[in-house]
Amino acid sequence: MAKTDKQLHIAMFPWLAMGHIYPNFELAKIFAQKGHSITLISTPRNIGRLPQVPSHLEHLIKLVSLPILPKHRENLPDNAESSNDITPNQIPYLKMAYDGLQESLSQLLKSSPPDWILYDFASEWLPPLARSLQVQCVFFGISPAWNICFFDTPKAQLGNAAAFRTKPEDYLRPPQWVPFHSNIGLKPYEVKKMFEGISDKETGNTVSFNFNKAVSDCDFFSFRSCNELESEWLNLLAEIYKKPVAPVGVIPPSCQVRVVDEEDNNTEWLKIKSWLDKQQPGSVVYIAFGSELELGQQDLTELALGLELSGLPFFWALKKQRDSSVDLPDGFQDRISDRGVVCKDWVPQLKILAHESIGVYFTHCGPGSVIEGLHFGRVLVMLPYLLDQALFARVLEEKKLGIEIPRNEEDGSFTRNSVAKSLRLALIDVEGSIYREKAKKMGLLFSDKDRHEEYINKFLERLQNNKAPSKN
Ligand SMILES: C[C@@H]1O[C@H](OP(=O)(O)OP(=O)(O)OC[C@H]2O[C@@H](n3ccc(=O)[nH]c3=O)[C@H](O)[C@@H]2O)[C@H](O)[C@H](O)[C@H]1O
Repeated sequence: MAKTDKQLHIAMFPWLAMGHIYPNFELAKIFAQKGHSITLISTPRNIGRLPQVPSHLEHLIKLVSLPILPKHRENLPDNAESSNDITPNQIPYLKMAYDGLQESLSQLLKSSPPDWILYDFASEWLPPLARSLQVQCVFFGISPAWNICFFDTPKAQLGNAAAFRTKPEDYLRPPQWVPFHSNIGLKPYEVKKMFEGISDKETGNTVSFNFNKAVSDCDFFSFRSCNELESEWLNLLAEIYKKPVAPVGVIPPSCQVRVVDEEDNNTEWLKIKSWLDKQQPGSVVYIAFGSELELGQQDLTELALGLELSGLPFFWALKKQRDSSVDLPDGFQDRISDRGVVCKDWVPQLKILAHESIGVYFTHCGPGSVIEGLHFGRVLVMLPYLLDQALFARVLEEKKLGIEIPRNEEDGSFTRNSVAKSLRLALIDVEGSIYREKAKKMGLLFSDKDRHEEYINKFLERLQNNKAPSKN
C-alpha cells in the first residue's frame, strides 16, 4: 500500500459494540500501513477482544483502555462492556457508561493531542470537547449514510420541513426530505421495537442519544461505504447537513491487513473445506447471523425447517446459544446429514464465502457480513433483526441485490415455506436470475482493491489538507 504524504496522528473512539470496534480496528491497520499513527480507544475488555496488531505496525497503533467508572458498572452485568454483553433494555446503562468516559478521554487527548478524532453516533458530547482542545473530528459511520438520512430528524437543518415526523407511523416510509424514489422504511413490528428499545421497562430509564447533535457537529462525515452502493444517499447527506462527505470505501477483505494467515492449515477449516470441496460450484447456501444475534425458538425452528424444505445443500454457522433451552427441531440433524452441516462454533466466514461452492449467503444484514457477501458476488437472502440491518435489507432488496424473507407485518414472524421459497428463488429459480446477475456485478465493484484504496487515499488527503494550522 502506498504511503500518503504528511504523517497524521488519528484517534478513534467507537461506540461500545464489537460490531463498531472491529471496523475501526481494520481501518486503523490500513492507516498505519500508510505511515500514520493511530490511537484506538475503548474499554479494557473490548480492547482485549481485538486480534493482535501485526508486528510491523505495533509502533504505529496504540490501543488505549479507559475503564468504566465504578458507579456505572453497578447497573451493568458483571464485566459487561459491549452491546453483545447485555440485553437491549440495558442499553441506557451502556450509554451512561460510555458518557462516563468523557473525563478520561479528555485527559488522554490533552496529554497526546491527535490531529483528528473519528467518533461514533453515541458521543454527541465529543465534537465540542475535541474542538476545545483544537482537535478536529470526523463522524465515522460503520453503516451506510442512509441510516442517518432515515433515522435522524434534521429539524435544526430543515426546520418545518422536518417537523412533521412526530408519530411512530412516520417511520414506516421514507421521510419527506428524501427527494428521490426509495422503499426505505421500517415494518410495523420494527417501529414497535424501536420505541420499546429506548427505555428500560422496569426502571423507566431512557436512552439519551442525541443523534442530531452527534451527526451535525462534525467537521465532516465518513462512512464504511462507497458511491457505487449509495451515491444518492451520500449526496443527500451532504446537502442536508452542509458538510463534506468522504467515504472510506467498504474496507473489503482484499484491502484489510491480516496477520499471517494461520487459518489456512487449521484443522477446523480443513474439515469445512473438505465438505465444501465435495459440493457443486454455486450450489450451497451459507447461513450465519454475525457475532451477536441469537434466535428465539420459533424463528430457529422455522428457519431450520425452511432449510430442510428447500432441499438445498447448506452450511450453517450457528453460534452456541446463551439460552440453552433454544434448540434445533428434533431429528433435524439426522434428516439433513446427507446435504447440510450445522457448525456450532465460530467459523472462518471469509474463507467459506470465498469458496466456489457457495451460491447464496443467508444473512442478518450486519454491515460486515453484507460487505463480505457482496465482495464475493453472492446473492443475499436477508432476515434482519436490528434496525440498521432492516434498512440494509430494504435498500438491497430495492437494488435487487438480495431477497428479504417475507414476515408478518405485526409480529415479525415468518414461516418455513417463505424461507424455502426465498432460498430457491435466490439460488435456482429462473425468476431469480436478475438477483444473481446484479450480485455478481456488485461483487466486481466491491472487490476492486484499487477503487477502495483510492477512497482511503482521498479520505487521508482530506485529513492532511484540513490539518489544524496550529499543529503544522
Ligand atoms: C453493533 C451491531 O453490530 C452487529 O455486528 P454483527 O456481528 O452482528 O455483524 P457484522 O457487521 O456482519 O459482523 C460480523 C463479522 O463476524 C464475522 N464472523 C461471524 C460469524 C462467524 O462464525 N465467523 C465470523 O468470522 C463475519 O465475517 C463478520 O466480519 C451488526 O453490525 C449490527 O447491525 C450493529 O448494529
